[in-house]
Amino acid sequence: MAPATTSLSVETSTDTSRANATKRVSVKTLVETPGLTSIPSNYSYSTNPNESAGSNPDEDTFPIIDFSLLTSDDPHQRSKTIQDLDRACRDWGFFMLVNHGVSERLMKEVLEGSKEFFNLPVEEKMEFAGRDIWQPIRFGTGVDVKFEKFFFWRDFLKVIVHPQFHFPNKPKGFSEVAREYCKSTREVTTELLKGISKGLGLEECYIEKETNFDTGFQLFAANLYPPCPQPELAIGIPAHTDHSLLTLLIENEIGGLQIQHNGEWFNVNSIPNSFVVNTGDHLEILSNGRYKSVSHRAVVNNTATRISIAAPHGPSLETAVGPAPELVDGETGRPAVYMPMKFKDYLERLLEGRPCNLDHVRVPVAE
Ligand SMILES: O=C(O)CCC(=O)C(=O)O
Ligand SMILES: [Fe+2]
Repeated sequence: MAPATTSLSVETSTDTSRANATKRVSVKTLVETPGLTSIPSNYSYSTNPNESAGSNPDEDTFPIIDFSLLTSDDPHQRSKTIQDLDRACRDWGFFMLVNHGVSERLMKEVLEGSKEFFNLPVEEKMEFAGRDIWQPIRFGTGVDVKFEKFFFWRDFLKVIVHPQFHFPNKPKGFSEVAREYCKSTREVTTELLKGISKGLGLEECYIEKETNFDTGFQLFAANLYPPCPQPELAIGIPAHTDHSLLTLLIENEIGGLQIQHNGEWFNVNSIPNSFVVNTGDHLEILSNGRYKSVSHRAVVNNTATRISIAAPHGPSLETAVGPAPELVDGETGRPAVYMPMKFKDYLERLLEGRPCNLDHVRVPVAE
């Protein structure tokens, strides 16, 4: 088993790890060290080289949703796609989205812009360094140094892009591309949420209304995974679930995402120009556990730099989302599995030094 992430902070670690932590600016800087053939011990996430292995699924195993059919004028096509969407969220918590209408050019430009951002001189990126999750623009490495025991093989840029759009003003032109991209993923997500509402037997705008999605919290999270000399021992991002409703992910076709399904890890090889979509904690809450927030992780390789961009779309920060009453039946069926909690408070638990997950809102089951 990989060591669990604990709340041991870097500040309270040993002198050696403190020294390493202060030296640690980014994984990119580390891999630029001449002659690096092994990873520093605090990046060694696993002692078991098979830990990050995943199965390669059969070609037709993963659910594929054709967005153009979801928005089709043909009611038959639309209702069939809504059923497929419901099944994908229920069985996998994950699907590939094709024919979504976001241009290939825009997807390429936003990946290119992210690459150029990570290629900026380290002093320029450090201008955005910070640990506060509410900092609108944040560059960093690992997951969050405050709570990590082991360092993760990734650098990140996390930006709050909705309800207010923030963005770094460099590299030139990146902000404009990102603005267009974030608007597009929001439009696609809005349509998906309509389809998901219908699939759950709710009125089409139920999720949008209940989550106050028009003022929803949206992030632009770019991840950089440089080549790693010992990829089987390190991890890009360990197993986690996303907090939001839906996350739309793109990558530069290198591969590294794994998702958990029936207790097994599967490698996800995304279809070019598609979105990889996964359900987050707040869809699990809203659907009263009918959909599961799927556990996933990012593994690394020793040959190519991988870049992924995750776009998590969440409820409004001031909104407490609970299970839809239509999906709760206390007497004969499924009682409420989760209690409502304001999305802001849910995320704030990260700041308190505790990993934030569904356990905080689970209704205790009487013995
Ligand atoms: O890079 C990936 O494939 C996964 C990224 C991810 O899970 C995240 O940013 O939450
Ligand atoms: Fe994630």
